[in-house]
Amino acid sequence: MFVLVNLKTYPCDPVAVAEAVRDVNESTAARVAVAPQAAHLERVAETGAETWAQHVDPIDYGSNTGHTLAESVAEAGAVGTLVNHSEQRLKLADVDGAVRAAERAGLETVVCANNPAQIGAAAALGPDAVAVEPPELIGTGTPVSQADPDIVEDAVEAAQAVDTDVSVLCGAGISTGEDAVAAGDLGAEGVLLASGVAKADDPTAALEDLVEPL
Ligand SMILES: O=C(CO)COP(=O)(O)O
Repeated sequence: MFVLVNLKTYPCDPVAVAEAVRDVNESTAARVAVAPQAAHLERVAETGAETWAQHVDPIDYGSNTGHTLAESVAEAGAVGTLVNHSEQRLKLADVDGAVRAAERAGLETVVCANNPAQIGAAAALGPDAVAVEPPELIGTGTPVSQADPDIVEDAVEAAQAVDTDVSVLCGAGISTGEDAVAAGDLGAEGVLLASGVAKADDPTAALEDLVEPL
């Protein structure tokens, strides 16, 4: 199972969390990665943790002030990127452009979506994975895999109807190993989570608990 820890703009120490991600990754069969803010990518990647960007823009080299170029993210050490997170929503054409930019830079892609219908649209754009995250559960500590299992199963069905190669992650409120196991039982191949680790007093302990049954 893929466990991707999104640090958003939480006031945690990104290097300390990355070191925990790196160490826990070595002790589990799960694949554990971390997505820090763009400004922290290089320092995080230097820890040896698998590092993802939270966003790239649908642009190429050139006159794009304030944008995030996929090649720069890759050069900083990221191996993948989220696209269209619920907190960084894009128009469909820009989701497509961002996935193409990420591919151009050799980045793996996870396109986020709010519901199964959007998951179908996201899967049609050919990312490596899609992630269903109901916005109303994000940051609540109420796990999507237990509070709204139908949305996960329907997302898996919607993605597979479009492209059987696209894997499906789920996220929102995931913080324990039990939540992650429940996600796997519903057909998800991974989980996307943030506050359960980024806001934990002891991120290493939180991560160890999360991967323990995986
Ligand atoms: O948005 C999320 C991950 O990208 C989920 O956030 P929480 O794990 O804090 O609910």
